[in-house]
Parts: sequence; C-alpha cells; structure tokens
Amino acid sequence: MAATVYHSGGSYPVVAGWGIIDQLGDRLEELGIGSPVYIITDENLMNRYGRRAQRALQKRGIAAHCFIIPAGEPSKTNSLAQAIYEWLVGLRAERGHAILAVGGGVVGDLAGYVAATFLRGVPFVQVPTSMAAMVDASIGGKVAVNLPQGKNLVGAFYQPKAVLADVEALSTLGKRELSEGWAEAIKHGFIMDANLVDVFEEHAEALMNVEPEISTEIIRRSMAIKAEVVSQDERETLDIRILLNYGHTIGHALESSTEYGRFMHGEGVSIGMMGAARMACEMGLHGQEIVDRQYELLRRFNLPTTAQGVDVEDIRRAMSLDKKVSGGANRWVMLDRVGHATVRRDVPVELVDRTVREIVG
Ligand SMILES: NC(=O)c1ccc[n+]([C@@H]2O[C@H](COP(=O)([O-])OP(=O)(O)OC[C@H]3O[C@@H](n4cnc5c(N)ncnc54)[C@H](O)[C@@H]3O)[C@@H](O)[C@H]2O)c1
Ligand SMILES: O=C(O)C(=O)C[C@@H](O)[C@H](O)[C@H](O)COP(=O)(O)O
Ligand SMILES: [Zn+2]
Repeated sequence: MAATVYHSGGSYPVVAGWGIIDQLGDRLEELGIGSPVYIITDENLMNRYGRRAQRALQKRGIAAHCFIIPAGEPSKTNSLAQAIYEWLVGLRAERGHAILAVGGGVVGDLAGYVAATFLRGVPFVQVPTSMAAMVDASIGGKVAVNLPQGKNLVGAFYQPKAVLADVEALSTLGKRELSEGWAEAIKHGFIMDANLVDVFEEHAEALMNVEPEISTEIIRRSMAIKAEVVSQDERETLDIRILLNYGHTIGHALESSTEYGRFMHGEGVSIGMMGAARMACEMGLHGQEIVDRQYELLRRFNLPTTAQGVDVEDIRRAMSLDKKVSGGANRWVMLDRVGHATVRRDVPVELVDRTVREIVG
C-alpha cells in the first residue's frame, strides 16, 4: 500500500502495484463491494482496461456494466454526467451499488462527480490508468465538471472507497500524457519535498521511460504526499491543501480560455508554475536560481513553459473566476524555497498582468 487517506467519513487505501486490474475482483471483495458495479471508462481504454476489469470482476461473480465516454477534457461536462445518470436509472442502479472509474483524471473527476450526486451519493472506487490520475487526480475526492467559463467550477468533495492503481497500465500511455502527468508529481516536489526534486533531476530519463522500479517508487511517494495533505485539510480550509494548486491559477485559465482543446491539464500547470515562480522571484520570495531550476526540470520532461498567442483578456477573465478568489482578490501559491510553498494575497495586479503578457509572448 502506498498510503492511507484519512477524512471526515473514515479512511481509504491508496495502492500502486503491477497487475492490479486483473485482481479487481479480489480487491472489491475485500472492500465489501458486491454485484453489480458500473464501470465508467473512455473510448481509448475500454478495450484495453475496461474489459479486463470487467473480466476480473466477473471471475468473482460481480457483474459489471460499462459506460464509455469520449476521451479528453471536453468530456468533463454536466451534459455527459446527465447521460450517465440516465444510463444508471435505466439499469435500476441502487444506493449500494458502486461506480468504478477506470481511466485518467477526466474519467475519475466525472465518474466521481456522478457518484457524489446520483441518489445523493453511491460508493465509488478509483482505478487510475494515467500518470496524472495515479499521482494526483484519483486521490483526495475533488470531483468536478467544467463550465465554459472555468475549470472544475461545479463539483464536490467526495472521497472514493479506495484508489487502486495498476502501474503496468502506464506502458500504453502516450509520451505527451506521461509528461503532463509527471508535471503534477514535479509540482509535489517543488511545494513539499526538495529531495523529490533531486530525484526527478537525477532520474529524469528513467522516469520518462517509465522504468518500473524507480517509476513505481516515485508514484508511491507522490501518492503519499497527496494523501498526507488531503488527510490534514480535506476541504481546503486550512491553507494546506491549497498548496496543491501551485501553478493552477494560470494553468486552469489557459485550459478554459482555449476551450479545453490546446493544453493538457499538466501542461497548463507547468506554464502556471513558471508564471508563479517568476512572480515570486520578483516579489523577493526566492531567487532566480529557483526559477531556472524549475524551468530546466520541466523542459527535461518536455513540458511547455509559455503559451504563445492566447488572449490576455480571456486569461484575466478566467483567473477572476478561480475558486481561490476571496473578497475579489486571488490567492496565489508561491514557493519560498524548493520543497516549501506559501499562500500570498498581496500579489500586485500589474505584476500578474505583466507576467501573463510575457507568457503569451
Ligand atoms: N481531482 C483532482 O484532484 C485532480 C488532480 C489532477 C488532475 N485532475 C484532472 O484530471 C484531468 C487530467 O487527467 P489526465 O491527464 O489523466 O487526462 P485524461 O483522463 O484525459 O487522460 C489523458 C489521455 O490519456 C489516455 N489514457 C489514460 N490512461 C491511459 C493508458 N493507460 N494507456 C493509454 N492511454 C491512456 C486517455 O484516454 C486520454 O486520451 C483534468 O481534468 C484535471 O483537471 C484532477
Ligand atoms: O487536490 C487538490 O486539492 C489539487 O489542487 C490538485 C490539483 O492538481 C487538481 O488539478 C485539482 O483538481 C485542482 O482543484 P481545483 O480546486 O483548483 O479545481
Ligand atoms: Zn492539477
């Protein structure tokens, strides 16, 4: 087991290992989850992992129905949630039946949102298949859909019964998807664990090739960081969980201002981390060497650090709708050293404007 999340309603295991999808029948039995279950997956993953999950469950007498969504961020909508509700009603789904999210963060956020709201809440289990979902999205119970105006603007805190990550699934993940997933784990290093940044620098190539031993170790470390933060501040009320939003103010704004079609989530976060680091440096929170170090590492993982051509007004508008806005002002997560972050409410608007202009070229 990589970690345990403790929350207001209990606790759950976060597991990362090889071949877990084929063991799902046993794992659900251990969790006391019976037949039937409802698998939500996407079109890229149904044949690879959805069916394997279904077979593993059937071996233990658990019937599994599957709903397949189109792959990608544009699927995180209320209208797709509605389609899933109607499918569940058609199957006479009950409060005791579980939903299984088999996929990346999009599947996890959407399926979790449906689980949180259908019949006012049914059990759900996260079976993350992408790097972003394993190291971050599947853990912590932030479930949501997007609005055209902004990312994750409608959602809930709703914890899964377990996170069961099959690291073997990463062997089929594309290079771009891998990089943007590692961006979230690199973020965990910069905000909370300086040694993790060292490890990323030392083993960048091995991690980009998903070499099993080192990758599994880093995934588990990243999972443990996320689980610890969520356990301390489940609902982001204590200035602790908010630190996980490093890079997300600009990142989310870039995603929504480009209709969720140009940047993958981790790419937006990468650009946003660079924006936040440059502003922190100008404000004297840290030196230029941290900006440069973060830049070098993100580039080694083929991550973008600028967003040429995006409309500044669109970004500004999207940032004004960020969930961290309080009393009309944004709260920014910034580093004060490698491995440590802080929340700032005093970032000058002119500095934000100038930085955004530099980012879009
Ligand atoms: N709830 C949270 O705490 C949290 C944290 C981080 C990210 N997120 C959300 O997660 C989403 C990003 O997640 P993502 O990057 O996984 O996106 P995604 O779910 O769109 O997956 C990216 C692509 O990879 C494919 N894929 C996934 N696993 C695969 C595999 N094993 N083999 C081959 N292809 C595979 C998917 O089909 C998709 O095309 C965003 O919506 C983001 O906001 C949420
Ligand atoms: O779990 C969290 O808390 C995070 O902020 C993790 C982020 O990586 C993730 O993208 C999350 O979905 C963003 O949350 P939001 O509250 O900004 O929508
Ligand atoms: Zn994120």
